[in-house]
Amino acid sequence: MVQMQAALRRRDGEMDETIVSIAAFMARATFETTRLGPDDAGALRAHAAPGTPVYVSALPAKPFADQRAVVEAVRAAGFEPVPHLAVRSVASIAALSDHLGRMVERAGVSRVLVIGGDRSEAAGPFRAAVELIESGLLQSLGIREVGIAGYPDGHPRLAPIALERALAAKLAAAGETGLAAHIVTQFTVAADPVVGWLARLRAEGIDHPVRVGFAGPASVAALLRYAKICGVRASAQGLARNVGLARDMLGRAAPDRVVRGVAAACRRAADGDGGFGEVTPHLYAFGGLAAAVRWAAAVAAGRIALDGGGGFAVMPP
Ligand SMILES: NC(=O)C1=CN([C@@H]2O[C@H](COP(=O)(O)OP(=O)(O)OC[C@H]3O[C@@H](n4cnc5c(N)ncnc54)[C@H](O)[C@@H]3O)[C@@H](O)[C@H]2O)C=CC1
Ligand SMILES: Nc1nc(=O)c2c([nH]1)NC[C@@H]1CN(c3ccc(C(=O)N[C@@H](CCC(=O)O)C(=O)O)cc3)CN21
Repeated sequence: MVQMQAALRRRDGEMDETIVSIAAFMARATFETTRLGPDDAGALRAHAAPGTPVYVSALPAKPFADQRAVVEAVRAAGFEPVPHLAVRSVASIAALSDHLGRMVERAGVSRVLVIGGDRSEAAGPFRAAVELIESGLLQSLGIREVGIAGYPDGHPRLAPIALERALAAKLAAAGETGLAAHIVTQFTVAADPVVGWLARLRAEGIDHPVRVGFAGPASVAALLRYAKICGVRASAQGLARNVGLARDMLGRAAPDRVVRGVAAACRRAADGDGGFGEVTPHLYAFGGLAAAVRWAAAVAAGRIALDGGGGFAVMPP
């Protein structure tokens, strides 16, 4: 970090504080993917620090074994796999113990993201994430930390008060059963709601680390499709505005505006009263993990040009 700041200072004559703070923010990025192809593993090895957490999502239609294969590949590439456990998809305690036990044993998994998941009904014993956290099963299998979901933009089927209660209940259950906990947010396309949500969270005394979800570079069409799948409010127009589509003739959209907005707010908060504590970026790799990793690495190296629309463009190497 210090070295990078010095390099930026030399390059520009004077240090651009905004670029340095965006770069410092992105340097701590974590990632999420559904798969790990050779290009993805290569990009991670070339650009990400060894041990960087790579979350592996759990889609309702996919067998557990598919997720295990990706989890093992992430570990084999030298990174920390953090599997999603969608509790509504769990058919039985035995099935979950088998699945998770193998990931602990073969891939050294010690952290998981526990979520309800997208099934409208539970397939087995768990209806909500808190039920698995308080069951003690995770701890007995060797898990020491859980991630739980946060929703800065709200949720299509859950009222804000229900989300707030669920978050508090999960953090309390983790604390009471000896699990460390962090929050991973659903991806968003605008900074203001995230910043407001962070401020409220901290004001309530919730000081757990927060990984703020951003949709990694992808085509606008793909982003709209994923926003729909994930229940994220995003119109084509809103996306174009927020990701600066006007600048990108290839129709690719990067989360530069929302990243810049959140990084700036974290910095303002740190300069003011107390700050937001640990807040780091989490990139959902909808356009492929390799592209997300390369984009994050360029940003973390300060290889960006700020634009007048509140975002930035990554410069060619
Ligand atoms: N943020 C993320 O990264 C991911 C989010 N999801 C979303 O997670 C939602 C719920 O998961 P959590 O936030 O962990 O909630 P949770 O498991 O902590 O549950 C909170 C409350 O919502 C209810 N609930 C849980 N899943 C539901 C569903 N699919 N439909 C209707 N009610 C549900 C629970 O019964 C409980 O009352 C799912 O609806 C899905 O959209 C799924 C995968 C990843
Ligand atoms: N409601 C919700 N459900 C989720 O599963 C979810 C979120 N939100 N928010 C953040 C991430 C993003 N997630 C997703 C959702 C869908 C695909 C998906 O459908 N991907 C591929 C298929 C991948 C494969 O088969 O390997 C696709 O073709 O669309 C990926 C990640 C998982 N997470």
